Amino acid sequence: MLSKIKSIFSLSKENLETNNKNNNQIPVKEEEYVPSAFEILKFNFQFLKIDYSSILYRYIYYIYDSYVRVITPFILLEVKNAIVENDFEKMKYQIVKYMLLKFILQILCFLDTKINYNQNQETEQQVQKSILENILSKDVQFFEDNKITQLADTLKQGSEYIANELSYGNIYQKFNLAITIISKMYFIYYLSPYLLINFLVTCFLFQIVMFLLFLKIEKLQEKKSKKNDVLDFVVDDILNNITVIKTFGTELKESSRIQNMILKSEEESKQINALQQMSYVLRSASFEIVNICLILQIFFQIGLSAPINQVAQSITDIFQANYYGFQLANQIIRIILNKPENYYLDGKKQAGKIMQLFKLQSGIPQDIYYDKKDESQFTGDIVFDNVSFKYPASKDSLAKINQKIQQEDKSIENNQQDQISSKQQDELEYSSDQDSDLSDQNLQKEDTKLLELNKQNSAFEREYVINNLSFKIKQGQYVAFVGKSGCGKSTIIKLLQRYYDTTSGSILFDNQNIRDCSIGKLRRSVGFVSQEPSLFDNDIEYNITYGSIDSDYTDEDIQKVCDMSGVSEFVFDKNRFPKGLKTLVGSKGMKLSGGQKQRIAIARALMKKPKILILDEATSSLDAESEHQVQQQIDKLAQQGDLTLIVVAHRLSTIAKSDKIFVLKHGEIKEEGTHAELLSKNGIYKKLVHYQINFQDKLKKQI
Ligand SMILES: Nc1ncnc2c1ncn2[C@@H]1O[C@H](COP(=O)(O)OP(=O)(O)OP(=O)(O)O)[C@@H](O)[C@H]1O
Repeated sequence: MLSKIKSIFSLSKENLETNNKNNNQIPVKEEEYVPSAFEILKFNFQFLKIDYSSILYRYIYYIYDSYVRVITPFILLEVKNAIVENDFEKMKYQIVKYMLLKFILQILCFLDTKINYNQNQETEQQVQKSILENILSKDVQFFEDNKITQLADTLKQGSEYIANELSYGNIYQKFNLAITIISKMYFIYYLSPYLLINFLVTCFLFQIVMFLLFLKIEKLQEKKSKKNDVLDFVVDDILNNITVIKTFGTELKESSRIQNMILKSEEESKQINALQQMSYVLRSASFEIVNICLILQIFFQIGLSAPINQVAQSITDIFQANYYGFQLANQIIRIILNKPENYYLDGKKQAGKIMQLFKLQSGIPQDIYYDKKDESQFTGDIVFDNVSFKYPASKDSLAKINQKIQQEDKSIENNQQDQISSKQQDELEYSSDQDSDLSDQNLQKEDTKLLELNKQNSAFEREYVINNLSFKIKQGQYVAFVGKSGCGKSTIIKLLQRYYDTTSGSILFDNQNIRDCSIGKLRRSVGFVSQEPSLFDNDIEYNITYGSIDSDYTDEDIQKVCDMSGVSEFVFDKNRFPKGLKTLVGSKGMKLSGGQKQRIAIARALMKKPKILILDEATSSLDAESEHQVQQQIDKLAQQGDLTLIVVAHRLSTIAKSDKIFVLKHGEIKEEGTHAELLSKNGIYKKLVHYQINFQDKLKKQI
């Protein structure tokens, strides 16, 4: 347990490395993590930056403030006594003393606010950096399981939450609360021990009632937050598919879907609201309840049979004697009961999310702290040794969970309707107490069902996508993978870059198992262009030079890769791109055509000067002429001999010049050889080539 907690509290480079080394297994998303208050406290404190001079200042301020708080009621009592005794000098002395104490306190308080603000800012930045590094250190599987928008929320809200929790002001508020309560209780005791007992009993009873209410609210909040997560997911999905929605004219359908989901989560909101109202009423009634308790205490003291004028006199006496203490008691009750459930729930929810993020270890060690001095790369000798792979069991999508929640809701509604009609039949048999028991049981049943549902959905097994695959690629070779859609080509590329680990078998780079190598070296060695390249919302130059460490490039380097990738063709056209390389590409490169994006992505990969270049249908969005030009450049690169070129292509004309072609089917290599060798085999490859030739012939005839 201790080591578990320790691992949560550290994200230094060393810890990250050791954690990762010991933890090569696939990450499985855990159930919602509910940390204890102690864990939260310890977790938060790892971000606390210690600055001894400000701590010293603060302690002086806190001690002084506490002293003023303790002494104030006594000074005021002295003032009151001085007024009663008509001692003007004594009163003047006490008032001056009081004002002086308060004046010094105000100056200290001003300085304290300033220090607190600076410290808060610093902590927030540090926490943000830490959370971001933690998120970035996760592997690909993590990002498939988690929505980016939710991670962004955690980053923002989490850092604010921790910074706020750690602010000295906040720590002091709690410290201050304790001092205030203790000093006021002492003062009440000083006035009347009976009053203190009365106060403690009332407080205790209040706490029990509020705690029960609070537990109920917490349960409902959790349910509501699950539904809200699903809602976020669906809204996100809808916005990402806005063009599809416009095309199919399904705006109203989607809007009513969201409306229904909002209505569903409103049910919990209503119940929460009602309970919160109840706790609010109880809280405001606290004053009256203390009042009643006090009167009861008076009756106890003087006896119930006492004449009414004696009772009235006693009430007046006790009220007069206890008035100050009585007010203090009420103040304390208000402080203690000041919406603890809100503080507790929000805090716990936030802390749980962030701690879970830190707790979830990366399945594959992600070396985000590249050693900038080490620029070594693999040479490009690659071996797949009997590799089999299935995608890791992952959390089912929230959309699926949502569907099941809806089914569950329907069956619960039906159950409730059944119960209502059966209730109507024998109305008088149930008392109101039994009714609430019943609805409690329903809620519990519903929760258990939801839990079971989540467990069922927590993981589902997948099929093997790659089966006992073995092949060798030599340094400087130009190889291609072909095969029908879904046969596993892109999966091989993902395994090569170690986005996932093999389920069995091994992948060797320069005779070293990639599991034993630095992921930094591996990623440094590989340049990759995917089918749908994504660009940063910045200018073209930024995107092309993205992978170059520390701006270590010249204008000639950029010009060279632009020429090779075909970027020069459009980017230096002053009419269409007056700002040239400084043209902004827009979010996800939306201001560019698919072909332009692909060419920029090729330039970006080449700029990195990798030893291994992987093109996964990298020219698929280019027109025939541009594809031919880029292909010529790729062929030239391949001929240079020091670059290992791995290409996935559907258009077989693009790979005719490759040294070796692997033909895949259901994750297995069915044929391998050069274009000419494969054609002579009369197998799958020849069929594929024929399909494409026939298709092109037909096109030509139509023209
Ligand atoms: N992230 C993933 N999680 C689960 N299954 C996946 C994932 N990515 C791909 N698959 C599955 O793995 C199989 C192989 O997919 P892969 O993308 O490797 O095929 P491909 O040959 O590259 O297809 P295409 O030519 O259409 O790009 C498919 O059945 C696909 O559904």
